[in-house]
Amino acid sequence: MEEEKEVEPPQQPNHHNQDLPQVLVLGSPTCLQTLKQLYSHKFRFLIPNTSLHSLSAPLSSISVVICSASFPLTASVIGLLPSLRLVVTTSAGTDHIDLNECRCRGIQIAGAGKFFSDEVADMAVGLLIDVMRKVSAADRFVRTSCESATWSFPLGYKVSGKRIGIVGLGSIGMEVAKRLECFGCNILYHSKHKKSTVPYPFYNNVLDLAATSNALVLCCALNEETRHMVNREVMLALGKEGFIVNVGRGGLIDEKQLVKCLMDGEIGGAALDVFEDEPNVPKELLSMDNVVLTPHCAAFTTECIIKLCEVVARNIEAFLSDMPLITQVNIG
Ligand SMILES: O=CC(=O)O
Repeated sequence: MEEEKEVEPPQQPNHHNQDLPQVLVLGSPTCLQTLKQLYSHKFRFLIPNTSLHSLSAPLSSISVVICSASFPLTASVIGLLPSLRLVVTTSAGTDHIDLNECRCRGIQIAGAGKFFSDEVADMAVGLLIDVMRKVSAADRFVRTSCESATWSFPLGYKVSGKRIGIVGLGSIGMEVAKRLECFGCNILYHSKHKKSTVPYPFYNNVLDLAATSNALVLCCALNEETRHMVNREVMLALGKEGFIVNVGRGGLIDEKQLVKCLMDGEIGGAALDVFEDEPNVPKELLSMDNVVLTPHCAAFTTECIIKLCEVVARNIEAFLSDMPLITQVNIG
């Protein structure tokens, strides 16, 4: 993941850190360094070293938590925090949070909302081009064969004009569609509901979508309905010259079956930013040239980090002054 740039700290009033509202930080949000630089004059960030019990403040005093997508905010963690009232996740996805427990406890959740949609869509298109045109594989080839007498590199597949099945036509999926329309691609989609406002053909299941698409781009949230929605049958329907791009969550794909299909040449290739058991990646994938792997970094760019910190801080400030959150996640 990209190193964060040094940010000039703002002029800080001379607060006693102990007097500031406490904010517990769980996981290691990509924006943490910047958050501390920009907002340590407003909040007292509590960052556990190893266990939650290593904190300098009692757990019972904590009402606000910031967490990253990689931190499982389970019912048992939530149970350690009896005063918890607000969770701010630095991700758009909320599958790492026990939403039911939050609902029962009346804990509000704020997320990154649509904030990353451009970034993730850019990355999805980049990954699609990479896996179909073998960009990363070609890069590796040149680095190892630049002194060969001749170059002979296998052909990739054309992206322009292809039929692209988008799974999840929310704000990220729409941005992917917009970009790929400019490539002359035919956009098809599967979503929880058909959208009356879009011109693209709707498929009410992923299997039919896969059967008619050259590539699937997974942009949807992970939940009990979408877990393993891309199973072996879907991969076989996509076929030997079909590709999968996943910028959603690893659990959307049955990863074991994906490895098997790739090993048996049942699908053309896959470009994955997310995995079922991050940061573990099935080792079989590491040596495959028709697979592109990135470390769950699609959402983050140099440009978005400061803005993301602003969103986090504004949500906490809104909560502390009893105002509506600015990017509230509706959990019913
Ligand atoms: O994965 C990142 C996010 O959910 O924003």
